[in-house]
Amino acid sequence: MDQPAIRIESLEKTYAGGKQALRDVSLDIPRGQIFGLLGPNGAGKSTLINILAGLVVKTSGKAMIWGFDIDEHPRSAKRSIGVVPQEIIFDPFFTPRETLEIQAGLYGIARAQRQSDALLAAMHLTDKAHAYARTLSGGMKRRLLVAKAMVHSPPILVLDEPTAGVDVELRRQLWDYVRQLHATGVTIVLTTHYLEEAEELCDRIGIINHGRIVANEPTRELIAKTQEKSVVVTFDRDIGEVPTNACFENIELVDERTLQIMFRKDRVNAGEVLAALTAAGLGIVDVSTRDPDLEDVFLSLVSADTAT
Ligand SMILES: Nc1ncnc2c1ncn2[C@@H]1O[C@H](COP(=O)(O)OP(=O)(O)OP(=O)(O)O)[C@@H](O)[C@H]1O
Repeated sequence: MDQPAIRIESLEKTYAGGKQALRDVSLDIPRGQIFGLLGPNGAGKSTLINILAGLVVKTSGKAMIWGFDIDEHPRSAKRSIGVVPQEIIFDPFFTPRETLEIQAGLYGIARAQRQSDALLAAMHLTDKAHAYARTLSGGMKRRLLVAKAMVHSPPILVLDEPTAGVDVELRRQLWDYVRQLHATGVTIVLTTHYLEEAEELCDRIGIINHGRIVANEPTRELIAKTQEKSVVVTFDRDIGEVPTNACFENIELVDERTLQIMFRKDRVNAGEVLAALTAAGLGIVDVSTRDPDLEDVFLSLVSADTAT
């Protein structure tokens, strides 16, 4: 079987001040996927990514990038990954084209093989090719960072919170580009706070909390794991007393004629919930159900982990 794009084994990181940012993290990211790494603020996402990028030194454990151990083959590991950092950093006195040429030079890419113009075009920056980087808008700077991460055509592109604070239009453009890259076979790893984005974009999701991996599964399976489902029911008359039943996990009045009932789909089905309402003497006129989404899964995993 193919090696995973990234393999992490028992990775630990304790910062100089004593903060333990990663605890026994083991994780495989399969090739050819869009993998989302989610977690609350301070969970350890950037630490993990910065170790892979060679920017933070791990305390112990192993990491392999495209089959190359970051300790034994650091250069090959580094060549296999492009990282778009969270912070926008580059020399404001270079133009976007110069920035890409310099980066390509650092990777020892011969002039004839450089693809600065194609990358600028892909990121819609052609007309800014010769402008000073300091004159670019925030969104353009971010696109330039993506282009910079791709100069050496790595098989893996890692984006750390690329759409934080970015407007909707630019976010859409960035994801279009990420999808295009993915379609050409590039493995994508991204961290995001936007659960909807992860749900829409990622094949697989890892959740990290307090430096520990608490989930790592295909997105659909992860979402299917949440057992709580809700049904909103409208009745033909005002509800006097809110009914009770053992199969309701929770019941709330939405308005005088509408109730929202939470139930566990591993214990009962919506039909049984409705039957319990009818038995309470209420006439049903409308019903809608809502399936759990990633936010529900995320909150339940993170709060369960915090409780232990
Ligand atoms: N250089 C550092 N020195 C000491 N502690 C650090 C350092 N960098 C990060 N930390 C701490 O390590 C923990 C993990 O931080 P990290 O930045 O990896 O989290 P994160 O999940 O990326 O959070 P965010 O989403 O807010 O960026 C935090 O408690 C943070 O304060």
